[in-house]
Amino acid sequence: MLKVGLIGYGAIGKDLATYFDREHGLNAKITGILVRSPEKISIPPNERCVITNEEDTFFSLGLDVVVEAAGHQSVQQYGVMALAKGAHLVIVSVGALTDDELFSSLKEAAVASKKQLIIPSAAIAGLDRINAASNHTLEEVKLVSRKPPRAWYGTFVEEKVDLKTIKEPFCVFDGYARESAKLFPESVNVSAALSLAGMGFDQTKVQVFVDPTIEKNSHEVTAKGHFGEVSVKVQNTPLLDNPKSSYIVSMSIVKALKNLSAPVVIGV
Ligand SMILES: NC(=O)C1=CN([C@@H]2O[C@H](COP(=O)(O)OP(=O)(O)OC[C@H]3O[C@@H](n4cnc5c(N)ncnc54)[C@H](OP(=O)(O)O)[C@@H]3O)[C@@H](O)[C@H]2O)C=CC1
Ligand SMILES: O=C([O-])CC(=O)C(=O)O
Repeated sequence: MLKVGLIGYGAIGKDLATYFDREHGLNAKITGILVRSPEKISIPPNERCVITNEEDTFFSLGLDVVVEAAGHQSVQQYGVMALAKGAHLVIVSVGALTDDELFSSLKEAAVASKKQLIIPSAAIAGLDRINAASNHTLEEVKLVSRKPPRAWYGTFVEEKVDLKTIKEPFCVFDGYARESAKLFPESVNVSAALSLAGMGFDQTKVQVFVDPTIEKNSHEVTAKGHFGEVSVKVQNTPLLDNPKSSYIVSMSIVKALKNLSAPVVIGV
């Protein structure tokens, strides 16, 4: 059975924990959780789970896999350590990898420990195809992300538009992924994942909209190249606990965890 350590136990972490039962066929248990404020966790995922804010305690648990769902800073703080301690590292705060130095350190740590840095599709679709297509020439990869106004509270977008009265879709960003992933650390990690799959942070085009006409978080990917063309749009149901994030993220992490030990792996 895989010993899984979670960094972060917010909207995604708690949703992910609901998949660790027999019914979902995940041969794994949550052995430890690392957060800044353990006292905020009133209901642990299981009675033996260690909940701590001390990295030494967390990384002494003999973890097979560390799953990060805590934000860019936590990838900086703990990413290399997780790999160096001999665990696979699954991250969703992918925008942290726009820091080239950090990304290099993570790759070096993965090579040294013979473990993997795993980036699930999470809230986006089409990464399998675009990543396969990157084995030959890609001409263009583009993302258009849209979220309803309630997803933008607590971000710099509040200074750009009145989220209470907005009536029409409003473009808050038009540029390339390196900047979008940094500008929206909690909301547009998908642009970083798409970049890594395809043309990189500096050539992946991104537009971001506040859209009062939608209820779901939408991400539309288009790409063309030697392989042909692809166009895929997802409409993610937002998590009740955090409308910036979506239910599909934890389902995608579950898939990544199952792939680690599955005899058959589909759609990578
Ligand atoms: N790739 C993708 O498609 C997606 C990626 N994401 C990423 O996932 C992250 C988490 O999302 P979500 O669960 O909704 O966020 P929440 O804000 O609901 O939860 C964040 C959790 O992380 C903990 N945390 C924050 N900072 C640290 C830290 N430095 N060290 C340890 N724990 C920390 C918090 O607890 P405490 O305050 O006690 O530390 C909390 O438990 C987002 O910030 C975003 O980067 C989200 C959606 C999609
Ligand atoms: O959940 C989503 O729709 C996407 C998201 O927050 C992110 O990319 O960080």
